[in-house]
Amino acid sequence: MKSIVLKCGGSVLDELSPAFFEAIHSLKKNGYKPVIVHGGGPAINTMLDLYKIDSKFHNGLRVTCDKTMEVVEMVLSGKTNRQLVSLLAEGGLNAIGLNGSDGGCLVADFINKEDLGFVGTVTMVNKEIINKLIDSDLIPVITPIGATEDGERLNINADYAAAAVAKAIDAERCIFVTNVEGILINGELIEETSTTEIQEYISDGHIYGGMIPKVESAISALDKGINQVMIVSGKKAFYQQGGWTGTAITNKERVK
Ligand SMILES: Nc1ncnc2c1ncn2[C@@H]1O[C@H](COP(=O)(O)OP(=O)(O)O)[C@@H](O)[C@H]1O
Ligand SMILES: CC(=O)N[C@@H](CCC(=O)OP(=O)(O)O)C(=O)O
Repeated sequence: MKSIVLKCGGSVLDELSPAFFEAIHSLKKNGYKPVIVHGGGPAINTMLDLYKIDSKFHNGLRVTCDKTMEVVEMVLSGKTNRQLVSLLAEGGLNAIGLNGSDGGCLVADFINKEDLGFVGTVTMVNKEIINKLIDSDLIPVITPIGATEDGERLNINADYAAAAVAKAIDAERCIFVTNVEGILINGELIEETSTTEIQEYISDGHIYGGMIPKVESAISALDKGINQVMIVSGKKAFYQQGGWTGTAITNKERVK
């Protein structure tokens, strides 16, 4: 079975173009079974502002106290997941919301409780649930909240969650859909780059902020044998007539 994981970033949820939904239809026509993992960082920030709770980040991860966790769950499960499932339905795609903390979908463990609070890393994925849904021609839309073995719920960065899901279901591709066309260096789209080059771009500051968890997740997906990892825009036609637009990340050294 050819499965494909699409991580849909919070940065682009409000701006998804018709081409995004067309791309998913084309992927299905070409035999791919899509699985979506969504983010929602900007919507969480807005709600935290309303509740007058500070947004704090540490190495790109949200420092999550108990109050912040309540807001994270409310926004991710109650708003962004619902929004994306509805948009997919309007686009003629049969999607089903799946909370990562339900049914052992995303089993997680604390990364560093002292520094980050309720933030987790995925230790196990219930691939049976995901595979059953895609076998029934449904598109699972997974919220990046995990649960520990003791049932404590943890906030997971959506890029890392997507890479973990892709590895667990042995996806052929893992595509990070965001609000830029791909990796831009001095304003220009890089169509292909290698893991080594990416380390250089991070060191010299060309890749920063929210792009860092994305490229780190991309590298970890490649290391675990995912064939193709890309960063693409949800505002443009990233997949048309079998061709892709965006940045492909490979393990191969590029001949410059
Ligand atoms: N080299 C780069 N090329 C493109 N975008 C970059 C780069 N470095 C940092 N970014 C930033 O990363 C953002 C995407 O990450 P993020 O805002 O976390 O999106 P998402 O919510 O989709 O995960 C871009 O909008 C841009 O501001
Ligand atoms: C631990 C951590 O940082 N979790 C993220 C989860 C949402 C997310 O990753 O959303 P984007 O993909 O839109 O950035 C957060 O709280 O913002």
